[in-house]
Amino acid sequence: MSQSSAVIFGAGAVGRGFIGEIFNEAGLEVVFIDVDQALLDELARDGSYTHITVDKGTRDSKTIAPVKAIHSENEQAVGIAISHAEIAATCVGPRALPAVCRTIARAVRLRVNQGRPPLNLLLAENLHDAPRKVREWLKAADPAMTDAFIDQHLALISTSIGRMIPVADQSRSHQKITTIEVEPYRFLPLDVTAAKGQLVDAKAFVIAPDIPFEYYSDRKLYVHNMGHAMCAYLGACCGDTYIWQAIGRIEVRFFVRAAMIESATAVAARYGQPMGPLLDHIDDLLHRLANEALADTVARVGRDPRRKLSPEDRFLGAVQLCRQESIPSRFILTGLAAALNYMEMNEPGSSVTMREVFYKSDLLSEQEREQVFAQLEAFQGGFDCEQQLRIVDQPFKRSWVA
Ligand SMILES: NC(=O)C1=CN([C@@H]2O[C@H](COP(=O)(O)OP(=O)(O)OC[C@H]3O[C@@H](n4cnc5c(N)ncnc54)[C@H](O)[C@@H]3O)[C@@H](O)[C@H]2O)C=CC1
Ligand SMILES: O=P(O)(O)OC[C@H]1O[C@](O)(CO)[C@@H](O)[C@@H]1O
Repeated sequence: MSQSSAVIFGAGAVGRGFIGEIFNEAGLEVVFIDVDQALLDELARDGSYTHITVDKGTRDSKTIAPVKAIHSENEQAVGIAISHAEIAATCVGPRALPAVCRTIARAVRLRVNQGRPPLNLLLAENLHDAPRKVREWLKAADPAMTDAFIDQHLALISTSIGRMIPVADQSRSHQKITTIEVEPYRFLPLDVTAAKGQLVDAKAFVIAPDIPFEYYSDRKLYVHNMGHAMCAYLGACCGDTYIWQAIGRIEVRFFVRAAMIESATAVAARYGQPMGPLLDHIDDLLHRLANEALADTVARVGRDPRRKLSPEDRFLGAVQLCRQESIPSRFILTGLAAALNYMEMNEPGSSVTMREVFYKSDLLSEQEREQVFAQLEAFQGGFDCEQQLRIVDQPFKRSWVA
């Protein structure tokens, strides 16, 4: 009997570095669908790739096999692969996802014509509300993809990808292009309530049907992503290139940890979860950020500060959640000020527009605005921890402080 298989759209960092490993461990043949011909050729030629877990002083290498590779435009081959798959996943990035939905729509129709059971499709993307968006793109791609058809034949499953897999730097270019280096963290929370039929049994899956999945997605965005970005912005202010350098500074670590705790307290309150596991998660994250072997850069983690400062993203979203749960967010606001400072460092004058946004909107209260602008001014001279702390410590009168 031939081996059961799994299909992965996107053979990039998350595809090879995380989801491919998870499916391989579950005993499945991994079929990658991608558009990068050079990558596909090498995967197809070898029928495998090298997966290296890097940590301080250790490199744990293994071969992921068997592996197949198909070009996204090879409609027939994609259809056959999807028809046979036990499970599938997307990890292509939000920009490529609408195009991938067209491919998925055609392939799923073929699967249905062959009388196969519903397909569990993991959405391994950094994309808020991914199942709803994917559903809309599927419907737009193919008139046969009605809500009823999707409900019957497809399970669109949210995941929260915590593993960090930075793009390999040029100094490692002697490696094959299929080789991937990852950090040891290996948990994949997923929204099991959306699954249909028997879900593949994989060690890395975190299945907690009693905890709303939003707990994990909020933890990712407001604790992990917020703290990560703050670390990048404070590091940039200190002239650091790498995240491990930034988090290695005691003053950066102190501020990042404090901001993560504010977010975590709000997440715990929102979902009625205990703080203990969240504090452990934070300390584990801080340890992971110090992983020098990953060579993750301040520039990668801090990229696109304007997007990161949008109302529902990691900073303002966290501030809003804190407000809703009556939790202070003074350290998160320090991260926000550091983000504005980063914008200003790279694009002088750009923080002025953001100031106007804050004045015209109710995204920040008057006191919050005062704190942020005072901190932004203080950042002009570099990251002076004591000065920043003095601003954070200003008497801060909130409605719930008696
Ligand atoms: N790299 C990381 O540390 C993390 C990434 N993520 C998220 O995971 C998702 C994937 O990110 P990465 O793997 O880092 O990106 P990546 O750029 O390394 O990989 C994306 C892959 O998708 C392929 N692709 C593009 N268009 C396609 C199409 N039409 N059909 C098939 N394949 C196509 C690309 O050729 C590429 O190989 C994104 O949503 C990202 O935000 C989430 C957490 C961690
Ligand atoms: O990909 P973005 O939104 O620019 O932010 C970088 C974030 O992405 C990740 O690489 C993956 O979630 C995080 O490690 C990091 O916080």
